[in-house]
Amino acid sequence: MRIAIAADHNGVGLKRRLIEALRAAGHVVDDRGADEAAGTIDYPPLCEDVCRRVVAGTADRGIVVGGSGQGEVIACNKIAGIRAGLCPDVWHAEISRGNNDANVLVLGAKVIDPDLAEQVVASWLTTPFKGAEHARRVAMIATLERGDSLLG
Ligand SMILES: O=C(CO)[C@H](O)[C@H](O)COP(=O)(O)O
Repeated sequence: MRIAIAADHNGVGLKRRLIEALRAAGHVVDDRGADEAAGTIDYPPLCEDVCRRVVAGTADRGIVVGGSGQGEVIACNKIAGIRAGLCPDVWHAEISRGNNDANVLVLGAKVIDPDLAEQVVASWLTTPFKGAEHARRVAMIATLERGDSLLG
């Protein structure tokens, strides 16, 4: 897969490790920053950068690494067409993909062990969307994204 990845100052170390693992697994990785030497950096533009690539189709999936990841998942989900999931463990990764058809994975470097983070990424990249009733719900979320109501 073509994967766009970014991290703020809290996530640069984990991002470096994930890039190595992703490339070793055969993925094409587009590192969108930040650089380790960049110092403290605001995460919303990094989120936008990754998400725009996913929406444009120049990346198949996106990964964003923050400290907790909470702000990152909020920022990513402001971009139309993005379904971002904050996944602290493999179970959340399976739900994020299987139920939500997520196209961006968010990780919190302060709250996840790096070995587990690699497992989460591997699971998230390989778990298929289950469709069926979940496709109906994802379509409902898209309705909300367009500003339309589900309430009749
Ligand atoms: O995870 C994050 C947002 O969800 C950021 O990494 C975090 O908020 C940055 O904060 P600070 O500048 O205090 O390190």
